Amino acid sequence: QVLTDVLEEVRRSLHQDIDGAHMIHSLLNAPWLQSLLKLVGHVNVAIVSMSQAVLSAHDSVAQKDYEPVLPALPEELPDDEEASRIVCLVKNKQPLGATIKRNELTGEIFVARVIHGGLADRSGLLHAGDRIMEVNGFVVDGMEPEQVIQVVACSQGTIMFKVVPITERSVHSQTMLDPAIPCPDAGVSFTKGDVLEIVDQTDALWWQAKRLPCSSSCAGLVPSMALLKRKQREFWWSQPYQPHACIHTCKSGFRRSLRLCRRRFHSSVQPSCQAQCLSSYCYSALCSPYEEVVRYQRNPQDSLRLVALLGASGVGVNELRRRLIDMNPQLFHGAIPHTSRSPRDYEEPGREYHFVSRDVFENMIHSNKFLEYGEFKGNYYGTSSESVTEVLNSGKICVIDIEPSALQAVRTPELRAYVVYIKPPSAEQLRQTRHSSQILTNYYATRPFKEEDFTELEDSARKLELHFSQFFDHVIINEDLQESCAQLLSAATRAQEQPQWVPTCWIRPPP
Ligand SMILES: Nc1ncnc2c1ncn2[C@@H]1O[C@H](COP(=O)(O)OP(=O)(O)OP(=O)(O)O)[C@@H](O)[C@H]1O
Repeated sequence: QVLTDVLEEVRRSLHQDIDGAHMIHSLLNAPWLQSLLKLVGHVNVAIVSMSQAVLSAHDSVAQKDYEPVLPALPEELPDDEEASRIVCLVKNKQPLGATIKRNELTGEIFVARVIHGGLADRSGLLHAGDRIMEVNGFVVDGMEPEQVIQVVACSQGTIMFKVVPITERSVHSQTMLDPAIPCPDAGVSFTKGDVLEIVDQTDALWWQAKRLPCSSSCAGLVPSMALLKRKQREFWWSQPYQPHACIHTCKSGFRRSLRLCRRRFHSSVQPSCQAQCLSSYCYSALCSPYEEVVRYQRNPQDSLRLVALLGASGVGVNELRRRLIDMNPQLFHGAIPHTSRSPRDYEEPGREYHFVSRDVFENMIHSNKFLEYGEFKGNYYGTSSESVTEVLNSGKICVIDIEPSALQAVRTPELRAYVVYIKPPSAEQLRQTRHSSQILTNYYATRPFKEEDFTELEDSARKLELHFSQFFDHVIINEDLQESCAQLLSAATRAQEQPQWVPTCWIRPPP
């Protein structure tokens, strides 16, 4: 009687063109529902679809007085009969939002996980660990999980599951040992530097996450930290042993001005071979495949953030830094480096350099005072973190150029570096814009760019991006100098004024 009345109400909704009425009408007329209602016993029926039609049907029907007429429960239920539940989901063109697996020992098909925000999750009716007995009337016993998925994928409108609900819902119930993605369709594609909102970490190998910014309420699968570390280890061990990997890196290097020790007033120095070794740096960077981040808005009373420029040698890092400081010396300043060499006639201590003895410099090295340091023609040169803080404490934005090896040293709670990557423009634009520019050579002289300079620059830029793009807060394509300078100015000020993603440990130091 209830069904007849509901059907009648929905039929009337059809004429009023109420959204979803057609769907509800066909749903209620479905043969499986008719046969199901005959079976109503120790079975729960859940219909998941909120539409105006069903609501209005509900409202009208609810006003009538019904006595539920349920068939009497059988006198004796067989002992081995497990309490099953019928779950009906209305697909609405969305995927199910759950992955299905087979227990290799028992052969049972079960829900491996429920995707956060997906159809199954929102229904609240399917849970990880629920054993699936039937899908749309097909007994799944003996079927491959792929075949079950096929049945689900092919079903139009409504999917009916007969499940044995999991009794003890443990957080480990979803844990699989198979590192292959359980459902490729549910994977979230992301790349280094993307921000993911992790919404579920119960599975040891596959977390659920949304890539930000995200408009969908539905999460997807991403490899867990443990799985990524495992893959990294496997990759690491699969690489041929390279005892002299750092020699190669030092030769090619990234920045000519660093290889040359320092240039004009502000440049940094050649980092030591050990510090510059890309492979050793990569290893430490790779130790943590994910970095926990928070949105950080600098308080006006907090010190200013360091702006660290990174780019392949010759791309224009020094040029941009110099122009930025020259344009606005009240706001921007470079850090004064230290050196162990004696001052020249025109140099004043603390203006071009902080002049210190070799012993003092070595002491500073051992006390980890330098962001970068190196030796050139028997003299040490280095940029200390203190000289950066000095500028920041004076109320100016400190702008320095760094090698990748200094990334870790500047990404600290004290300096909170905002890393700007200076990227070369397209091959054609690079050659066109630099046709009358001078490059600084390894012999500290300048000459016009040659083709080999361009190819080396492009190669270095590719390597930098490949290994370190996750640390770039902002990227400037240095095509037109003036335009790049304007972009740098706005990025450097934005870093101080607008909220940015920063490592959580900068804000909340680990306990
Ligand atoms: N957008 C540009 N258009 C034309 N010339 C440019 C542009 N950017 C930089 N240059 C010129 O390219 C040359 C190299 O730039 P710069 O010295 O800043 O390189 P760098 O990245 O600091 O590398 P290095 O550390 O090896 O000196 C300079 O002569 C500079 O004026």
